Amino acid sequence: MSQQPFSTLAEFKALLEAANGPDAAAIQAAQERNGQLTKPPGALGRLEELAIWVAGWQGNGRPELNAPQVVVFAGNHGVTAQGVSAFPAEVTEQMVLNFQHGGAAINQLSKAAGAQMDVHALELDRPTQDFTQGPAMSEDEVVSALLVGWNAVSEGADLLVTGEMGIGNTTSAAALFLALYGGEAEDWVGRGTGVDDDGLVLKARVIREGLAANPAVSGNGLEALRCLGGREVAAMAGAMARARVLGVPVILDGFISTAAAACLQDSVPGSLDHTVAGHVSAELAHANALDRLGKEPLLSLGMRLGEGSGAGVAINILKAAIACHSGMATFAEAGVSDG
Ligand SMILES: O=C(O)c1ccc[n+]([C@@H]2O[C@H](COP(=O)([O-])O)[C@@H](O)[C@H]2O)c1
Ligand SMILES: Cc1cc2nc[nH]c2cc1C
Repeated sequence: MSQQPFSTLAEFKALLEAANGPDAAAIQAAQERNGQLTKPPGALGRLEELAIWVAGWQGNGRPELNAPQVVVFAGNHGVTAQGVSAFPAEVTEQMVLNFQHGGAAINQLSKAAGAQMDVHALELDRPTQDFTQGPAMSEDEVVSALLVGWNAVSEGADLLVTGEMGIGNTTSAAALFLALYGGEAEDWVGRGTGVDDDGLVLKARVIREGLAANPAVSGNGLEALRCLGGREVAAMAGAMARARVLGVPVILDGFISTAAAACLQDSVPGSLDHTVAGHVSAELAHANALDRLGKEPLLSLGMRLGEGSGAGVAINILKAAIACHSGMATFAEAGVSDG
């Protein structure tokens, strides 16, 4: 028997469909505890709701956050041949070396948040196909990338951040949003690493051509992921799905991370219930994409780096929420009169 948990997109989808929801008893216990803590009701605002949400996914009414994991996936994109990025494709591999040597922003942010950080480079010497000419990946290729993500999640992790590095991937993400949510190509393109106004016009044309060359993608999340995504985008989706099956909460990062998530939600509604949006990126269409997913970002810092960086900062917010929820005294314990 094969050791692989899935070998087709249909099998992957079935695993996601079979995943359990949060633990109702843990949510109730956390709500009750929250009501007894030494503060006026609701005074910790969204931190209260975040701690209760983590309690549900961890199945623990007094949740802990001791082992956050950041996983960064890297992939190369055939569509860079169209001139859609301000940087050359070799930067993907160069940045992987930088991640491995500890020199990137996400290394510092992971360290600051006390998170384990892992990097997975996916066949950088074999970019995906240019999606203006046909599907970016075969089914075997997208399944291999989903498996890299699935297997990257540590069994001991109690929180997951999925990040990415891939020159050209804001064009891939914009194409995915156009396929899933429609509208005009111009609604979904942004400056990425810094293209000028002509670059924006080019990116819109390229994603229109991508949809024309891949007519089966509209409203089909996993087929869109195969035809318009990249290996790192699929790996993020695989890791998010694995976290869902393990009951590990996930912080979404920026534009590309959200595109990976949107493919899962489109394929299996409810499959992002274990995720929270870490931040809203300065990439123009990210706010709109989060709106579509009904996700209110925790932070808005003007960041547009990727790598998992916005979500990496947001780990500290979840830590704060859980420190209060699980560490505070109750009114009875502290001898404080309640209202
Ligand atoms: O996460 C974001 O919102 C984000 C916004 C703009 C750019 N990026 C990063 O920039 C790279 C893609 O930009 P581009 O211009 O090559 O498509 C890729 O490595 C992403 O991590 C990331
Ligand atoms: C230098 C550089 C670092 C990055 N990190 C994520 N995307 C990136 C794109 C560039 C160009």
